[in-house]
Amino acid sequence: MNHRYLILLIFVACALRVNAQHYKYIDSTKIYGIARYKLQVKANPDKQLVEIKKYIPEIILDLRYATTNNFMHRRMYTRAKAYARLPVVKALQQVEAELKMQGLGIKIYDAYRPYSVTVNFYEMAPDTNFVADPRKGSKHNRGCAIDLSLINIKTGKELDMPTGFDSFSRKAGANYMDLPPQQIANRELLKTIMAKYGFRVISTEWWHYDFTGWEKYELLDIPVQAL
Ligand SMILES: C[C@@H](N)C(=O)N[C@H](C)C(=O)O
Ligand SMILES: [Zn+2]
Repeated sequence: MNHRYLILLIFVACALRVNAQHYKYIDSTKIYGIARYKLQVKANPDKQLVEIKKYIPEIILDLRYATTNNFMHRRMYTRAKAYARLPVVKALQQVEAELKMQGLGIKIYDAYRPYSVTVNFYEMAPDTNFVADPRKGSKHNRGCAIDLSLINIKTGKELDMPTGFDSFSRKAGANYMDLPPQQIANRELLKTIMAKYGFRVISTEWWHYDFTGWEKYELLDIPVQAL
């Protein structure tokens, strides 16, 4: 190999290393940035992160991490837009259509969340019952988890649920029973309809649902404003 070619090769390799983001808790190759995400979407359009409101215009957004009204007490996103992978949003569309027949709707607290935000959460509140372990990443980072609640379409008000969003308490448990019957009924209604369309609640948070098949979607670290 000629010398000039070798030097050029070393230079390109160094430049790539400098540009590559390093992560503290996980092998950095497991986290996809915008360039690798775009290549994936070209090969498989189902990997697209789509804006939920565009597919479900009636949906109510209460994106707490785009405000200071959250457990971090600071804005974690600079844009108040909710995204998720295309099949996740199509399933949510079906949930919404069925709820509508009962006079109910969906309010979203969070959806796709960049991996770096999960790291920030964990460093502030390292309790993996309530915040994903950054060594594994969150289903939110895969665009496959939704934090949500039910609303009454007529009043626009949230149904009475066991706790508020991100109440990191035992009462927030998806099977906690020491509650008024109406709160249990509302939580169970959400669970039943979400399960019907492929979403599973996690045991510690009644508002957090993972989409079946999340394993097929990589962990992403793309800021919401770059989508
Ligand atoms: C932080 C909370 N809203 C949440 O989403 N927790 C789960 C466990 C997660 O971080 O994936
Ligand atoms: Zn969640």
